[in-house]
Amino acid sequence: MTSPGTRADEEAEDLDVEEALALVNENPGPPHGDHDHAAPPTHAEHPHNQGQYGSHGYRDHHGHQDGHGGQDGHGPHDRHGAPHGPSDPHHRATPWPEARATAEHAARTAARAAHRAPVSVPLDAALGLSLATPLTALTDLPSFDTSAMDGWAVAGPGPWTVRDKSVLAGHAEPAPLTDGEAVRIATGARIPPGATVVLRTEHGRADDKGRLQATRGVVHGQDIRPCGQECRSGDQLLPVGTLATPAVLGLAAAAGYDTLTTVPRPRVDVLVLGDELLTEGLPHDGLIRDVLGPMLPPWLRALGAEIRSVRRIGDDAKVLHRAITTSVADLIVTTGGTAAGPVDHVHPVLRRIGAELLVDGVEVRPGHPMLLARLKADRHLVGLPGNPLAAVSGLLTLAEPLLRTLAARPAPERYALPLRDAVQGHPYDTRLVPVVLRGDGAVPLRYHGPAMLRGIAAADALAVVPPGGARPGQEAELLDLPWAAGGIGVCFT
Ligand SMILES: Nc1nc2c(c(=O)[nH]1)N[C@H]1C(S)=C(S)[C@@H](COP(=O)(O)OP(=O)(O)OC[C@H]3O[C@@H](n4cnc5c(N)ncnc54)[C@H](O)[C@@H]3O)O[C@H]1N2
Ligand code: MOO
Repeated sequence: MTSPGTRADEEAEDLDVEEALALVNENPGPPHGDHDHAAPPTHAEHPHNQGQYGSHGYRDHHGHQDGHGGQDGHGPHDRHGAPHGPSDPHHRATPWPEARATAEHAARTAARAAHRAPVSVPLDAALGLSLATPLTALTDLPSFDTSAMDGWAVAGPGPWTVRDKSVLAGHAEPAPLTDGEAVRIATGARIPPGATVVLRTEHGRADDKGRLQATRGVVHGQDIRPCGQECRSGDQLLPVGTLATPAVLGLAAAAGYDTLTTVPRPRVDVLVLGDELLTEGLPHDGLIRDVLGPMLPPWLRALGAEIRSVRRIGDDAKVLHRAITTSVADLIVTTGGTAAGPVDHVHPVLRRIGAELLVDGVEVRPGHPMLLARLKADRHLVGLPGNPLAAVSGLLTLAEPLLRTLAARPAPERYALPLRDAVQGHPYDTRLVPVVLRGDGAVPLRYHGPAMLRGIAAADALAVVPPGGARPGQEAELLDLPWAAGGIGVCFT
């Protein structure tokens, strides 16, 4: 999470950021008429709190009442007004926590089936990979008694006669000292045999006979880092599964490593569906910019993936079929085409190739048509809905646990913070709502409609809002975004 202390530039940023935050209660809706999920009513206005369903009832992304009002009699087995898959309008979507667990479990099974061997990579290529073997010290650290300060290495009690030659870092073993002798020494240099103390430059002066005197008391061993203070050769420094952060790379170098043995990144092919997508310029004639092509690859990489390819393949079932059946990636991520429209080809193609749908719709808003399919024992497909924030929801619900597990990354520590404002809930589904972290709380953002990225682009995390919503001050679980401090931002390389 982002702590207030990490935002040194916060004050300078404040105006712009606050503007972008577009906090949830300040404005009833976005300016351009798309009111999908935006500006939910406050807690007091929440239908559940009123004991009746008023004009603020939850609307789905099409602006339809979604049936939670009780007026349509939708029971738990038929609670989404629209079908998730074209084949079975009454099948049950998977609860959100279960969907994440299913993705993690699928990856564990796939990892066992795939037997991908660990890879040895140079340190500068290891950032973001998980250690496949423990990091064991190949040397003592420090590997010799070292001066911690610039000053004099002295032997025995003063005053001391100072030798002419200095001892510098990076040089061979210096000549031994005998009691009453001193030699100039640099930080990081080897301590001469016989030296008992390092006297800092600022704590010594020459007396009238030209001898070195201490200007304050000295303690035996002071400012000497003894060999092996940090570790002994053979000590385990880090366990298997540690994420190679910049600090880990530094420690590995200190401990004598040139390469690290790591779990290979799971390989991902991205297939962007949709005939309406432009790759440059302004929207025109019903065509819009492809936002998932630019957004997903770096995000997936931050989640541990190696992106093998990104293809825009339009709404063509044949091309989709071929792209899926010829891929050798561990994971295919498709975008769009998950719902029930005439050109939503993902379900029909998966059916045709006999894929096993592990998750077919999730009880989460946005993103409920997301899916997870097993193509082969060690190959999966995550179908992200085309609406951009719905795609993010699918990314964090299905792709994140899957990739994390395949990449053998540790699960992020779960945490919750109080929400500063009320968040209207869906009656049955979990909601994922972009928030910024401020002080000890999370501030929900506006512009969180399924087709909008304005909220998430200003966010630090997604708050997991349980069915029924959250009161101001109520704690909500937070899913960090990879670029938030404390996340896995180290992997944007
Ligand atoms: N009859 C039903 N219609 C819809 C349902 C449903 O259950 N029944 N679910 C709705 C929900 S919720 C979502 S989310 C979307 C999911 O749609 P698809 O995954 O089939 O995606 P598309 O129809 O291809 O696109 C939806 C929307 O997103 C835009 N889009 C797609 N790809 C991109 C991209 N790469 N960059 C920017 N925008 C993209 C696309 O133009 C559409 O506007 O379905 C609802 N409908
Ligand atoms: O509500 Mo959808 O699941 O537009 O994202």
